Amino acid sequence: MAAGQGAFSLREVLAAFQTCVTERREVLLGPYLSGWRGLIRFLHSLGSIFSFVSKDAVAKVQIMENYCRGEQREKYVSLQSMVEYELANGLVDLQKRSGRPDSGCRTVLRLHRALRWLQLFLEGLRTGREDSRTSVICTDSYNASLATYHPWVVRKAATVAFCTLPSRNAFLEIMNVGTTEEAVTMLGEALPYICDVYGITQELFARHKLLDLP
Ligand SMILES: CCCCCCCCCCCCC/C=C/[C@@H](O)[C@H](COP(=O)(O)O)NC(=O)CCCCCCCCCCCCCCC
Repeated sequence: MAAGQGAFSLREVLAAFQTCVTERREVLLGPYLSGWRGLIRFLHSLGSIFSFVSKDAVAKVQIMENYCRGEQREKYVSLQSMVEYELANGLVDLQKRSGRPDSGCRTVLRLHRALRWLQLFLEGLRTGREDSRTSVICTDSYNASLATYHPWVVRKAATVAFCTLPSRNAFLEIMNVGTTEEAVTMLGEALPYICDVYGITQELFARHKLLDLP
C-alpha cells in the first residue's frame, strides 16, 4: 500500500459478504452494499486508470443506498424483498428502459454480474502460481463473465487497464492481508461466502426471469 494510506485490508471487505446471508437464505442488502463499497475503495488504490470502472460501480451502489434509505426502505432489506416489492408494483422495466429511475433489480443485476467476475478473479489469484500474471487472471475472469455484457469499447478499455496490474504476488501483497500465504488462506476462507451470495442471487433472479433486464 502507498505510504500514508490507512492500513486498509481486503480482509474486512470480504468479511462483509460473510454477513450477507441469513439463516433463511436471504441476501441482506446492507452488508452486500458495504462489501461493494469496500471493493470500490480497494479499486481506487489500484490507480486512476480504473476510475471509469469505479465511477459506474459508485453510481450503482448509490442508487441502491438511496432505495435503502428511501420511504420504501423496509422493502429493500433483502434482495428477496426488493424483487417481490418491485415486481408486485410494476417498477421493473422488463423489455426496454423507460425514462423512469433505474429499478433496484436492474441495478443489482449489474453488480451481481460483477460479483461473478470477482469470484472468478479471486479464485484465479488463489490458485495461481507464484509467477502468474494478475493481468492474465483478470482478463480471463473478465472474458468468462462481465465481457459478454459490455460493448467492444468497454471491453477494450478494461483489458488495457488490466495490463497495468502488478504480478500475482505483488497483488496479493497490496491486498494488505499479510504474507502471500496468508492472503491465499484468506481468499480460501472468503470465497465460499461470495459463491453463496452469488448462487442465491442467481437463483432468485433466474426464478423471476430477471437475468436479462435492460
Ligand atoms: C483488479 C481490478 C479490476 C477491476 C475491474 C473489473 C471489472 C471491469 C468492468 C468494466 C466495466 C466498467 C464500465 C461499465 C459500465 C456499465 O455500462 C456496465 C453496465 O451497466 P449499465 O447497464 O447501467 O450501463 N456496468 C457494469 O457492468 C457494472 C461494472 C461494475 C464493476 C465493479 C468492479 C469493481 C470491483 C473492484 C474489485 C477490486 C479488486 C478486489 C480483488 C482483490
